[in-house]
Amino acid sequence: MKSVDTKVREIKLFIDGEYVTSSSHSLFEVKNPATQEVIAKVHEATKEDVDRACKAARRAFEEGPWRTMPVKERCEKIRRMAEIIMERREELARLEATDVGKPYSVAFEKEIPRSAHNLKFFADFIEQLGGEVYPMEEEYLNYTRYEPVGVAALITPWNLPFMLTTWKLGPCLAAGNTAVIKPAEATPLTVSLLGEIAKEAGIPDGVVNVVHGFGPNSTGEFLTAHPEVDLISFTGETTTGKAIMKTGADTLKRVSFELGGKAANIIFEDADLHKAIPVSIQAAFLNSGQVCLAGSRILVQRSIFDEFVARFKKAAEELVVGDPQDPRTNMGPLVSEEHYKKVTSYLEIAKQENATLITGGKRPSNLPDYLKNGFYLEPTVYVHENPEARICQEEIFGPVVTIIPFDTEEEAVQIANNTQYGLNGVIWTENLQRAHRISHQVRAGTIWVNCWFVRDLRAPFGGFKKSGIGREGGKHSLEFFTEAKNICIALQ
Ligand SMILES: NC(=O)c1ccc[n+]([C@@H]2O[C@H](COP(=O)([O-])OP(=O)(O)OC[C@H]3O[C@@H](n4cnc5c(N)ncnc54)[C@H](O)[C@@H]3O)[C@@H](O)[C@H]2O)c1
Ligand SMILES: O=C/C=C/C=C(\O)C(=O)O
Repeated sequence: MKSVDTKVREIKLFIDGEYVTSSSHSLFEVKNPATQEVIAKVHEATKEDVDRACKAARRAFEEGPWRTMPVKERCEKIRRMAEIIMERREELARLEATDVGKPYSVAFEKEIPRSAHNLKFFADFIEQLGGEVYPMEEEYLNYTRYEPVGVAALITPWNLPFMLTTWKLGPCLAAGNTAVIKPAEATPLTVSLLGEIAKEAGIPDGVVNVVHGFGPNSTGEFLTAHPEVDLISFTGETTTGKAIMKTGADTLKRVSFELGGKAANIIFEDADLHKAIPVSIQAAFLNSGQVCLAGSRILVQRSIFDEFVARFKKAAEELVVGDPQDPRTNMGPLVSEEHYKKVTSYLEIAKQENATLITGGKRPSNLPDYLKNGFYLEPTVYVHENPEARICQEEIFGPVVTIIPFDTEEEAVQIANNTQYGLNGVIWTENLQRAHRISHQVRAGTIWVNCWFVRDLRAPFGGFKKSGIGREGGKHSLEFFTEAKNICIALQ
């Protein structure tokens, strides 16, 4: 199936249970990154539209019945959303692949089922949660309730739009909050359907609202400044997190931030390269490297350096770069022209920094005619001795990785920690003690040993340093989305 999707969709805002047009009637275009064809015209939410959405969410929160409904009933509705997502799996996967440029197979096999699971997991989790009772003297009963906070702004990026939005929406709703969602302007297609999916699942009007638009001086900023918004869950760039924190400070909003990364993927000389190489290829090039958890700095012990580089190069060159809709495709284009320019600017920086290009660094030469305008870049691998180089420090967020040699464990840890980021790290070794030792020393929120991107939704997920504030996952998400209330009752 070719990426030629001639249908241009009109995407409206979803406010208080219905699709509405922008009050300014201003529409922006969304393109298929594989072809540059326009696939959608999207209503941009004005300040007035954002105000309507926030007030609808406030009404739905205060007046109920969402907040006060028995938890079982609320969770059944959220589970129904998950079922509808699975019923619409093919359509959602097709839209996500067309919008983001990711392989349809990845969207269909992984991201859409994970999105449904995000909702089901938090519904089940909250339903089974017990409370706390503090034994006091006999004449008192002291216990804790976890109550919803209010109206949440959920602001998400373009790399995994549906998966990351449902990852926030699940705990937000299960805890009894209401939401105003703002997906990334580059990829609003799948997330625009969440309001109607919620409605079909029986969730009351006003509980799930979706507004579209840009960040600064647009929908995103209006939302983060809005006095009715109590909490902001944001995933995106570190610099955007700073801007959101400033805007939200005036009204003292609670924030949870999942931000950028530049993970070290450390390959020790005793690593099993049969496993380490294919997984490191995934970690480098999944979703065209547009993954916050990407293993974009590969640290390799010098004794196996040449062998690793040769084998990694061969595996990178075997990846099929092509049409996202084609089942043989491993890697599609980058998401947009703007992002393509950012990523390819690093090819120039790499040249200036005297990095050694191992493979890639240009558009693939064998793309069919209908993809000639797509934002394609070959899987690109550099070697650099200097971990301070910009390509080793800055988040490129594309199919570009740098391999850096090291001699000792201490040096590996020092290079791994020499970054402003701390989202995750990856370690390859067959030595148990070393695996634990290095895991403890790398300053990052998640460490994967001899694997990558293996997720248990109960586990804390988030970043050290400039990679975030707070944690998502299981009870950690619920801590953010609830207010703990202590009740102390005199029994006589
Ligand atoms: N830590 C994680 O879990 C995680 C997951 C995925 C992506 N990311 C990060 O996201 C980035 C890529 O995504 P992106 O380019 O879409 O991020 P981005 O920060 O540019 O945009 C994310 C969202 O924020 C909105 N936004 C931008 N400026 C805003 C403002 N001033 N006020 C309010 N909203 C604003 C955007 O419109 C978009 O919806 C990378 O840095 C990546 O590492 C992190
Ligand atoms: O690009 C970033 C990927 C984030 C993944 C998650 O938030 C997750 O798996 O829960």
